[in-house]
Amino acid sequence: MRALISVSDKKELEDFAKFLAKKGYEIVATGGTKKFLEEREIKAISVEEITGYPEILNGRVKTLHPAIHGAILAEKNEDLEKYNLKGIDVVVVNLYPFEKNIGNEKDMIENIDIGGVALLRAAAKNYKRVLVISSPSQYKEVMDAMEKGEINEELRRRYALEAFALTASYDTMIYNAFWNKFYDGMPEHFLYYSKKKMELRYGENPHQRGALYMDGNVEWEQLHGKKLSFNNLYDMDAAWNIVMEFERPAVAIIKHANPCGAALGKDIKEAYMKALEGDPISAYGSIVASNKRIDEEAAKEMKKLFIEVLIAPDFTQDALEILEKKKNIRIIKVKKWKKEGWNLRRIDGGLLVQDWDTKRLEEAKCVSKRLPSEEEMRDLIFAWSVVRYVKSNAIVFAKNEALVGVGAGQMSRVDSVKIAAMKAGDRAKGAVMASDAFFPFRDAIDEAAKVGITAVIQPGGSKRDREVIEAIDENNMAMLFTGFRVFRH
Ligand SMILES: NC(=O)c1ncn([C@@H]2O[C@H](COP(=O)(O)O)[C@@H](O)[C@H]2O)c1NC=O
Repeated sequence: MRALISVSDKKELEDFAKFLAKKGYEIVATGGTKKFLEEREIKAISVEEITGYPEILNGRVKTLHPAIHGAILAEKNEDLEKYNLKGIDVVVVNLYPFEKNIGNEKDMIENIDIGGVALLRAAAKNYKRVLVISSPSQYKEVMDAMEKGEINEELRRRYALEAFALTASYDTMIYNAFWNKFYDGMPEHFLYYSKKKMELRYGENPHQRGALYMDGNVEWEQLHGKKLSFNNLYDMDAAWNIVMEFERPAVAIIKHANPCGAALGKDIKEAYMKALEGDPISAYGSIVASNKRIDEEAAKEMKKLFIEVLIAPDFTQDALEILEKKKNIRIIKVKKWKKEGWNLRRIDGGLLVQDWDTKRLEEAKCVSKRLPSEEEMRDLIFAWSVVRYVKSNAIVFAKNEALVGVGAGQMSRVDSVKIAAMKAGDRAKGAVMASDAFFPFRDAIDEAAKVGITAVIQPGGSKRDREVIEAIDENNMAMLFTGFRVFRH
């Protein structure tokens, strides 16, 4: 029995190679791997001893030889005999660390693995006979299976698929790195790699299958509670994105991907109480996010509400003890959250690909006769930071850095204003209003004035801006134009 080992990442190799040797495998290794093994007193023969040809071009060609690939790809003993080859039964390969060398063109080129990819693909193709091991994380399972004599076709096939997934992700990384280095526009080919994090009980509805795939930019850990659902995960994303808008303690409460509450406070307890007041009825069964560690005081309040998911960067031990008494709450601790790559939306037959919307308000133009007061200004900025997370047509009313009314996902903007007004009730008096896009008519302003809104923030840019500004001035309101819209469909 022969095992070919050619690895860049030599993590955990010593024990594994010793195990293979003990099991009677004759080890064949490429230069660096052979040296590593011999330093640890593990016998290995060089590739050159089989091919009769040295490694050349600084390692660009090591294993690319018919005597190696024939020994992997031959299906039957007769074929091996015909070409006087000794079959290779196990192939252990991991690739040049391209990901650690992105930046300098020369390093990038040198770190494109050719021979390793060919070995992986050859061994994976011939999985009926050959076992391909493409990651140190597989060593343990293989050793256990070998001990039990269970290296069967199912395991070889599963490992072959892992090898194909690795080569596919490797080429995806290479393409994207070179594209980003040399070109500015949208990539000609859209290549994306992600790995299944978990199967979900079902998708958006119980008759749809579902799973979560992740690409490495975000990491979190579930500390408590039932399995997350498809809709939980979607809402969790919206909730976390809102609180990440703020430096100061912030809490967002989400239902069906829209905030029904969001607020800033001197601490998380205060932010939570203010957010909850936004729409206490809708908050039942919500997804709650906090941008700061959740402490005992906040946890005591949160415990009173039925929360589906609570997501935060951390929790004190006391807070966890309080919250974990509730069986149904899912508690998520965020470890890493990077917005990289592209924002994707699936449509039939393709993908809509766009930048993440990272544009933030740097300056706004006052277009009304009256300037906003200091409090109005503070609330306008708060409202603008939140309205981008409400489905279009989006209107939010805010007071004292808290949402008091939201109109989401309506086909007409004035209807969104009416819904926000209905939700806010008396609290609309003295509140401000944010709109995710311009007002096509003055009707929305007239509606807002009627319920006591005193200031407005919106992109501007409508053909009828003049009429809209007239409505503002007639009602002694203040209005800021941001100059850009923040649609969310
Ligand atoms: N060119 C080749 O024939 C070739 N064969 C195997 N490799 C790679 O060489 C690495 C191991 O090299 P070494 O044993 O010399 O440290 C592995 O990551 C393997 O994927 C090769 N190098 C890259 O293309």
